[in-house]
Amino acid sequence: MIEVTDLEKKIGTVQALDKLSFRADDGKITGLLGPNGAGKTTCLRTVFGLLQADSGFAKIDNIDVAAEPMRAKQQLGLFPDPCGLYERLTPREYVQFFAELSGMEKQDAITATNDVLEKLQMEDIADRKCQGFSQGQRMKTALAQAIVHQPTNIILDEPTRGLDVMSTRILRDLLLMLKEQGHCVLFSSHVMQEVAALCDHVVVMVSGKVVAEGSPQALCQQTKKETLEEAFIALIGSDEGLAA
Ligand SMILES: Nc1ncnc2c1ncn2[C@@H]1O[C@H](COP(=O)(O)OP(=O)(O)OP(=O)(O)O)[C@@H](O)[C@H]1O
Repeated sequence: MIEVTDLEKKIGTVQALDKLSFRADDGKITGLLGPNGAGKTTCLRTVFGLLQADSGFAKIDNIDVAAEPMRAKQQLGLFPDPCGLYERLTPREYVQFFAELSGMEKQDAITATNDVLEKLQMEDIADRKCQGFSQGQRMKTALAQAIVHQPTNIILDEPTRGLDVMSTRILRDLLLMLKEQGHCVLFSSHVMQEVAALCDHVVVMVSGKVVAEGSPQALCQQTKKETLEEAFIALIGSDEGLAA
């Protein structure tokens, strides 16, 4: 479970997070929606401990990220940019390297790597070099890296940006699989269809604050709109930030 409470973060003169509070539960996919500059990336970076909040707190499975960063991070996987894989390594080598970096003993890292490659059905590409991988294969490798240390919680910042239809579908299926396995999945997106199709809970933020939250259906009901896109526009007062 990921919980942020009254998070405040000022960057330069911008109040990027302004008493931001919400919760993302286990076994659910939670979507962070908001126009450009709403504070989504700042929020996710703070949850991952890459940024320090001015006040308020972020908790991962009830562990305060600021007070116990190492312990909190063990419960958290961050989906990296799939373009940044080490081309000369195979997925098995790459994932095992990150497993050992996370503090696992070599034998445990080998076992965890085997498990995650099996879980993501990657046996066919596990021992090929990443160089030349398709976008979908890169994504699977990136996700394997993010979850090899078996975190309960996974965060992804606009994971489908720049992906083609097939890769988007692969990622969608992977996120649904993680949800079925009881993980807490929190991701930011501008793609309404994706959020409507995937998310159990949607947090709409503007100027660093939550303006509404609930299931896609509840947000449609609240705004008396047919689609999440229309509901989003009604909630933020413009169509800024929607993916074309
Ligand atoms: N390093 C920085 N320097 C200056 N301003 C920053 C920096 N990082 C974030 N900000 C500002 O903080 C606010 C929140 O930015 P953030 O990137 O979190 O928004 P976002 O919701 O992820 O936006 P987008 O959807 O455009 O990616 C914006 O006004 C942004 O300009």
